[in-house]
Amino acid sequence: MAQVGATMEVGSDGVAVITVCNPLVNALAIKVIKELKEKFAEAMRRDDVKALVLTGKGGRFSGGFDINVFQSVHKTGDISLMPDVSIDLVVNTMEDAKKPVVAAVEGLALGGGLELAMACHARISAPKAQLGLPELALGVIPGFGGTQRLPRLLGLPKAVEIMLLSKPITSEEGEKLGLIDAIVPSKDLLQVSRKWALDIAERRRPWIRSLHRTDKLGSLSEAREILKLARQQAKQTAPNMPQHQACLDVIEAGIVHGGYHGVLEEARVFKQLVLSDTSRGLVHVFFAQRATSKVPNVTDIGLKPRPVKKVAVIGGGLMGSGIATTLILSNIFVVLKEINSEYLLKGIKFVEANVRGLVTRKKLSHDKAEKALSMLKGVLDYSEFRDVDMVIEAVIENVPLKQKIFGEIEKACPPHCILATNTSTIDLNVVGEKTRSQDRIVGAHFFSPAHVMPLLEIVRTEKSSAQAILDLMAVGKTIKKVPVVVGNCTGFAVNRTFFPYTQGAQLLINLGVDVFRIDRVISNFGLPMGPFQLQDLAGYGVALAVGKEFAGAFPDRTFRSSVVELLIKDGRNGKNNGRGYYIYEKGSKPKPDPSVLPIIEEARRLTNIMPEGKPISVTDQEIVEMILFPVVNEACRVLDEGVAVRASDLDVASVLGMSFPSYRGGIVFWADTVGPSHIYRSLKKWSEVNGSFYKPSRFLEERATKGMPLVRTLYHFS
Ligand SMILES: C[C@H](O)CC(=O)SCCNC(=O)CCNC(=O)[C@H](O)C(C)(C)COP(=O)(O)OP(=O)(O)OC[C@H]1O[C@@H](n2cnc3c(N)ncnc32)[C@H](O)[C@@H]1OP(=O)(O)O
Repeated sequence: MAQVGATMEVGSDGVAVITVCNPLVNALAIKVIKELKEKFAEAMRRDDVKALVLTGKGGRFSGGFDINVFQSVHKTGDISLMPDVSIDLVVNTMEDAKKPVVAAVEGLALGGGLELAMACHARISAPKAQLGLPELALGVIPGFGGTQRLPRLLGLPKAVEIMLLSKPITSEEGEKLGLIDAIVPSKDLLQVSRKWALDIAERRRPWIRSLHRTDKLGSLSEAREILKLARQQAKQTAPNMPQHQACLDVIEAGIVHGGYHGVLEEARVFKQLVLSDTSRGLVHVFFAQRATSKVPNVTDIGLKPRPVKKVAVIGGGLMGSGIATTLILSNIFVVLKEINSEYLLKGIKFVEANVRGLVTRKKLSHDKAEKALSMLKGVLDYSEFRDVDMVIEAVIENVPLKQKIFGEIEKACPPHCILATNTSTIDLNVVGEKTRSQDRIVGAHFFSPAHVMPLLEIVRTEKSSAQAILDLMAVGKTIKKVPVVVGNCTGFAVNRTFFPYTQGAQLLINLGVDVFRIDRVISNFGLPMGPFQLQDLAGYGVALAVGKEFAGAFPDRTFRSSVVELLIKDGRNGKNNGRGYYIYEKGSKPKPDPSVLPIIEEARRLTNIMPEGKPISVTDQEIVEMILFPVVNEACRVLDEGVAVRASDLDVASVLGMSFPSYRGGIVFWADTVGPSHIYRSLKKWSEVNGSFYKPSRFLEERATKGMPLVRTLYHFS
């Protein structure tokens, strides 16, 4: 185990090189910070030290303050666990030191890491280092002076953008903007930095304290205008989170009253935000996401992923073409198979449109787009399948069709080839029933649009081999998805957990609640759109097919409503044909369609569940609860049956697959915030009036009655 802390070496040139050591990313743990203070104090005392260089071990400067400390604060509520860094170490010991300090940056300098670098008197970087202040993504603001020094080093507009979007820049951009003084090859980094530090000590280069600079701040009125605009944007993009507005307020305080005042104000606000629910939720998601890469009996048994270079995708519809897009963008050769040339051409056009769309949105260069498209080949038969490493079937949700395809690919592909299905609902044992390849049949469930949504739900059956799962996890990482491994059942973890989401919303409209109010309330809660707009987007064909699977698997808790059939009868197919609950016109936002209301009235007449024929009266909070508590209830069943490895996997899956607000920590974490016993009592009350759709699960009842949380449970596949 490598040593965690800080080391110092003094060279014969009189330069002390202080190195942060904490694998894997040199996080600034409490011990590291303590040792940094000691080393700096020693270097300042020693007569043989003329100048200092600060760097990180193993090619990475620092990934920032140790996020584990936030978690300890969240668990204990003890804010005194946060060390005093921004004044004691950063201002007094480093920036105001009597000897110059140069940061030698490599790999990454994020959060507190970049903040230490900005307190140095110059920054030299290796090429392609990532520089950023991503603290807002953890529900806090930069806390080691970053809100003050970044605007002073590279101007307000860019600094605000970097902080508000939590998006890093490269060292090359940093050099252009003035954050980095020079870029040098990695091998020369230390040598150039030492020389630079001595040059400052001997006054051959300027000795610059970032906090004292004002030249890039512009006038007060200009600054206020930029901050006003940023506040308006943050209101739109981060409506339920406090840290964005707080960050802008702290920046302004420093501009109005001076950098040192800004640092003090930053420290005060930072401490408040660490304790916020938003920070608790986001920090939970950070660690939960990293935990997904540890899968019992897969990643801990000494297996190595096999290379996957060529993949066949069957079906060029919306999902198949999205999957093909995401693979070719990561340099994986794809054969896209369709049943006739008309469909094949359509599929290829979809892929081209996906790739060119990224170029238009400036997310991909023209050259990279052409390179990606050259990795795609359309086919109409299985001859190209003889040397593929993986097949991903993405045809319509039709059991006999999938069974036929798996029978065929079992024969057409080499024995090592992984046979994956993108089904969102159908039991994998049913899909592979007619084959003898159960050990290599897995689920690769992408979320639409597959080239955009970050989640890859990997489904394993009792027979899937650990090697096949590991290979698919590796492919998931290569294509920049977050793979979450789950067990096999109807709907798997994500769609199964969320099937009561649409159903709960349908039940509410049948009880007389306004459809557009439901969507508004759910959007205000933090989902990007409400359940009805989501249904418009997914299309009603999917809703019916998936609804049928769930009704078959879980008849006791399926709410049957004829709304979707009535919408189809009325010629509506959601966004696909521009008419659903909303009207869709090119270039404008979806508009609620009042002409859908008589259709809903008709459905209400048919279900006839309004008490005494009158609409129920509910608050906005009750709407949220009546839709999301059944989701929590199903999540409990998923956990109880061991479909998810750990509760926090469901949190990650809900955030990345269903866009559940990350600042609420994911569905299970949120449920624990609300309280399992409140959820249990509410479901019990509603089930007495409205039937078994709301019936609390055994797991929830047990947790609620024992006063236990739902999260923090590690499960193993049976
Ligand atoms: C006061 C200050 O202003 C406050 C702060 O500095 S808050 C921290 C700001 N920094 C960040 O938000 C960066 C967070 N980290 C990341 O984004 C990514 O880990 C990274 C880009 C640095 C590296 O990504 P990648 O190479 O894919 O590795 P990744 O798997 O994410 O991380 C490797 C390990 O380091 C850990 N780690 C990464 N950053 C960490 C941090 N700042 N603190 C503690 N642990 C950290 C991860 O949890 C993971 O641990 P594990 O192996 O036990 O699961």
